[in-house]
Amino acid sequence: MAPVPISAIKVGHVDDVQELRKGKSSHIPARFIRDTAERPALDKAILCSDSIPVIDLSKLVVNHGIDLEMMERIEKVAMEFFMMPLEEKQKYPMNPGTVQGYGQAFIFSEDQKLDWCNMFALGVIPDHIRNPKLWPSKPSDFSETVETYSREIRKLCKNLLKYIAITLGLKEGVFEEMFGVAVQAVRMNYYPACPRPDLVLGLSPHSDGSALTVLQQGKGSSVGLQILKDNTWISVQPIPNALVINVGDTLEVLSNGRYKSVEHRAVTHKEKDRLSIVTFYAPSYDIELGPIPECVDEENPCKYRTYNHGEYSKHYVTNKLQGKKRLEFAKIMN
Ligand SMILES: O=C(O)CCC(=O)C(=O)O
Ligand SMILES: [Fe+2]
Repeated sequence: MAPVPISAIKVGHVDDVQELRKGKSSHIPARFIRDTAERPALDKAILCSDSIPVIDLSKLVVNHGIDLEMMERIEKVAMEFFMMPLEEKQKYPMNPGTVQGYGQAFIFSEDQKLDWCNMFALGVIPDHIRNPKLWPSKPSDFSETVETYSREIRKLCKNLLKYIAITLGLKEGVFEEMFGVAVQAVRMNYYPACPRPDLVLGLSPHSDGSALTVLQQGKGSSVGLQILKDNTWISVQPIPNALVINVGDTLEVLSNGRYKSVEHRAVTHKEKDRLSIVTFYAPSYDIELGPIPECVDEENPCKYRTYNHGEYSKHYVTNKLQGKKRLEFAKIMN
């Protein structure tokens, strides 16, 4: 059967969660209420900082560049963006398959449950993925701050990938050489407080399509990010001034499963709003990728096929968030 063209998909009515929050009503529209099995069971979630390794980057990476002032600045401009009336050009729910803009992404049907989240997503590097029309002029230092922050996060990702290459027994520059002009995008997720956090999800379970994801949470942020470990959702306790770094599907494939992309989701809070600023770092769209030969041997047979990264990215953004299901695109099924 031919695939349904994206433009023909009807997403139905999408309430703006910030508007719902402003209304102060305790009523949650039905499209946000998860089926029982998908509800976050907040009383059962384990808050465990022990199971998440903490790395002092100043010891690992010389001149990593991210300083506290920079982190506070990006948080401030992102927060201001969500608090300010949006410019007319930005006011639309993202269409299916759209990865940039303001609203909810990843909606592909009228009956799909919605996330309690407003996103603002921008392509940053390379130039051809930028849509300057979407870059807001308010707050006035928005663009400059995103540029500076992105430059620093890029250095950090490059450095981390060097260390990861070494742990895999590869030459440190292998990823940088392979990635070409790496794609970098930033997404700001704003989760307004929700009167019934037990019924909704801030962001549906998923793994990221990137090689690496770098997440910053607002200062004094409540718990929101949860990772799935041994079939249990674990809340990631925010650590002041720390970035959360996770492996995406691309690194899982390249390392033939030695690094694993983590399944994660976000939950909401009854009283507190939460902001996360997320950078996705991935290879150029035109590269062909598959497990690096050194990561494949008799004991670790090849688990993923070779494919074009642009095609995977397209597959990623044209399917709903559903755990690690999208990685099946690359898996060699026995
Ligand atoms: O807000 C969070 O903690 C999670 C965000 C996330 O997973 C994403 O944007 O891909
Ligand atoms: Fe994510």
